[in-house]
Amino acid sequence: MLIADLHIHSSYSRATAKTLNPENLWLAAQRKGIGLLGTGDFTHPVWLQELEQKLVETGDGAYELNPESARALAAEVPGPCRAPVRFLLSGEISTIYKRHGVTRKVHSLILAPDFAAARRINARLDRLGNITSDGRPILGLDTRDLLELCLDEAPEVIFIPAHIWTPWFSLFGSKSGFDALEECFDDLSGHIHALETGLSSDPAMNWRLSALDRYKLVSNSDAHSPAKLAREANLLTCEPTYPALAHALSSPGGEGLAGTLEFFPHEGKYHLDGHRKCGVRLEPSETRELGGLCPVCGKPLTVGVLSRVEDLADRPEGYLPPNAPNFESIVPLNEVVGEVMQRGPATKGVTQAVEQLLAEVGPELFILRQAPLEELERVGGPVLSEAVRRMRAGEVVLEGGFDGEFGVVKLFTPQEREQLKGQGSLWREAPSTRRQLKKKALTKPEPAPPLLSLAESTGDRLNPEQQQAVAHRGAPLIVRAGPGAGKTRVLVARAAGLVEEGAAPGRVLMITFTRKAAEEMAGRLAGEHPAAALVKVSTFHALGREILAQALGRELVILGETERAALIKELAARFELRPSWAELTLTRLKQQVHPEPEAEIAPLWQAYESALAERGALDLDDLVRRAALALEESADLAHTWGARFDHVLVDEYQDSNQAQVSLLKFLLAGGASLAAIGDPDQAIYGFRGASREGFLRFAQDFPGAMGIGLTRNYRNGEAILQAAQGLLASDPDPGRLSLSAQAGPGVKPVWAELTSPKAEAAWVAAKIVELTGGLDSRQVERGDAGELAPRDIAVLYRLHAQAAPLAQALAQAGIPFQVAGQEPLAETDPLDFKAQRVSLMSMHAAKGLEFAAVFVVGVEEGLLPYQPPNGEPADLGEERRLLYVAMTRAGQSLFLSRAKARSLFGVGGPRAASPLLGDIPTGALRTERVVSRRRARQIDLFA
Ligand SMILES: Nc1ncnc2c1ncn2[C@@H]1O[C@H](COP(=O)(O)OP(=O)(O)OP(=O)(O)O)[C@@H](O)[C@H]1O
Repeated sequence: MLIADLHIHSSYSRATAKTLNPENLWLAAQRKGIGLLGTGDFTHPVWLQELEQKLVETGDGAYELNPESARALAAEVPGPCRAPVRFLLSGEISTIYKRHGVTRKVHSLILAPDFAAARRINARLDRLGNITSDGRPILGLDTRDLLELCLDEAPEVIFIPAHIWTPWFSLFGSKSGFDALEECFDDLSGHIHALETGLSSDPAMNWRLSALDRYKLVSNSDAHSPAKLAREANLLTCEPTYPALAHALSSPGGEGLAGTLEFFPHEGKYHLDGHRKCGVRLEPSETRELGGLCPVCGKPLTVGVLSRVEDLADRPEGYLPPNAPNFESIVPLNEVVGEVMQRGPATKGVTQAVEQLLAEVGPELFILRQAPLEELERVGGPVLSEAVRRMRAGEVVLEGGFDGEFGVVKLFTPQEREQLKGQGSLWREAPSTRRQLKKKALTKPEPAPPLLSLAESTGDRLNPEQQQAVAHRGAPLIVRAGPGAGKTRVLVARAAGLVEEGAAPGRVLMITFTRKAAEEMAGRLAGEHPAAALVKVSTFHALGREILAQALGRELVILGETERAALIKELAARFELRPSWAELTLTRLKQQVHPEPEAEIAPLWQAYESALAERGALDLDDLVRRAALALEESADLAHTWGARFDHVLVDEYQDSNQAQVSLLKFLLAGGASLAAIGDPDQAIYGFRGASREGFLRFAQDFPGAMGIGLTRNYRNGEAILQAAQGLLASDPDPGRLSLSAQAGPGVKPVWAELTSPKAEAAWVAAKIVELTGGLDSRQVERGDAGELAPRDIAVLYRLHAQAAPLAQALAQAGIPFQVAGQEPLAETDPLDFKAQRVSLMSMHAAKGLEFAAVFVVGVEEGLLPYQPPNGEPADLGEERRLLYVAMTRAGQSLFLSRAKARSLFGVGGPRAASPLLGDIPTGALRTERVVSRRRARQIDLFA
């Protein structure tokens, strides 16, 4: 019989022993009696490299320690334990993502057929996330997509949902799991053959679900130190090779996998239900009676494995399937000996006694399972042999674990311990002091008031003003809408409504501000009405390009951004002008159809335009204005485009500039209807020639216009909206709408001051971990209550230069994230667009987006408003609006922060808070006092 432990970790995983290297694993495996051991952590590139150096292939997907090392270490293995050890490449991946509106955290155990396959899988994973900061990486990928990736790279991959019942990080867990395997793996469910039952459940519990009948149940240690290896394991009758294991785990007949070695499930940390902080431990029936709420604090209980199994089970307790594989419940040897000796399992006396047993009897699992009792009595005395007998017979006293607290398994009752005292050779006095668990009175607490769910309040309805904007026909329409007022919803409904009324979808034009917004809008339209999918969605740029290409009768050559910058730099040097100023001024000029360069820039303008003409090229800023020029110059062209559409809809109208408005007028010349929507308080593209005055001039540009205001905000909690509105108060506008928050009072935005950008980044990372409710079991056991997925969170900054320390801190914390607007280092992965990560982006890029939680960092003098190193300070009004945009991206939680000192563009030193902060009413923010880590440690020491 071959004992296999397939799920372990290396020293490259968090919170694991430093001693987890191949040599020590080889030694520990023999002491335990393991013949086939997963390496753990193959996704970690450095660990994989170490494995490649130290292991040699045995030719069948299995590896062994290189013979020289094995020879050198052989003497360290107790004689009767010496036996061959094979390794298979294994790893565990944590995926955290939103599915069906719920944040899922699922761990998967993956076995790769060989090093080449492991490297291929790693190369893909490396493009999608961070695999270097943790041996068990956390990825913002759907578990189904992770499986697809593995199958792509290694069709023979063994993919096993890990410890399927743990509440937080598993397929069926009570906190974030699914009710059926198919909900998680969809079309790929057929590739799952085995499930890992985890410490808190044993096969008997799993047999109660007929849905699991077709899966092989495996058990592994998930060890974080060599001593914990094989605390659970598999009994194999097959050869120690990869293909043999793959067959054993997938063959319907059951050959190859004879059974498993198990913890008494009560000993697992999540067997029963309860609240560790409140000292409450409950059986499933008690939890049900309490409605799932803690009788002490009234908050939801941590529902453990037994409850969850009962919820999903369709068979009674004790059900035995035909041909049920065997399983044996064991207690680790040091715990058995510890109880016999009445000492802690890690004490010196116990360790020595265990050593003696290994040296005289054999490996641990042999001692526990098979060694003749007389032999154990000879070496360890009668109490030891009686202890082992009882364990084998299942005659144990159990106290179930709950809410992260290990349970207790005892082999003797307290009275017996008294009687036995002094009888055995390994018997010592020193009664253990197990913590007594209180079971609090079962009084029913007041139920918590139901939370307002956004989904409930939403529906598919439009409010009366929205309806009006959708239904209006005739005169040009301008809709002024506050943040979160449903602009997208209105535009989509309007376009769909027009199509339903009979408008030809191809003759309806929707203009969005960015390409990304266009893609999103197109998707929403398709969802609204099948024919609405044919509505033309475009940006002004793309439209300009199309018109120009038609005018010129050829495809356009567009100067790339880098080439453009280089050209301007060269010319700026020639005319002794500052390149950044020249770039901006050229851009600004090109937002008009007929620019009039001032004397200072005129020579450079001329030179730049000739250089473009020489290359037969245009720059991006040319697209709209040149299109408008072409339409001015050709009556035919103007006629064609004037008759091209019947209805035009424009989003983000506050950011359109003069050239775009001219273009728009040409498109309407044939009598098309116009509906524009926007928010002048969110005008943030002044540097591109847009102005909120442009918005307010709509009625002059399009005579006879009709205006509608949308004042109900569905995104921000009232506290967030108030703080944001307060910010605008110092920039009065008689036309400003007063907004009302529909999402309820919400919580106040947080304000925090940190010593440095690094400290600020660390604070952000720690908060993100809290918001997600913890990314590993230590964090969830600390009690972080958040339920957000990474994709619900954004970190916004004024300058891309601020991204580096944030990226570093998030990477270190193992948080999946992406930096928007950054060139990807590696080529992008096909799954890239599906990956779900925390977004790091500029405040400008966040326009139009929404997130449950938003961090606005660097709210400092010099950054907001931005003061370029040697240039003009940015416009105060516009910077205020930018902060307003950033703050109103947040639905539930908003965090504003700054560093007290920061070095930017080589200039360091202390910095004050942003003057804009003074515009936010006092009391609208909740200041968080952040204790530095060193100081926190000091406090800890004295606590
Ligand atoms: N009538 C409505 N009832 C309920 N929810 C709504 C309604 N209209 C819009 N919403 C929701 O409000 C949120 C904000 O909508 P949307 O993103 O379209 O706002 P917006 O006006 O474009 O905001 P911003 O200008 O800040 O980008 C979305 O989650 C949307 O689904």
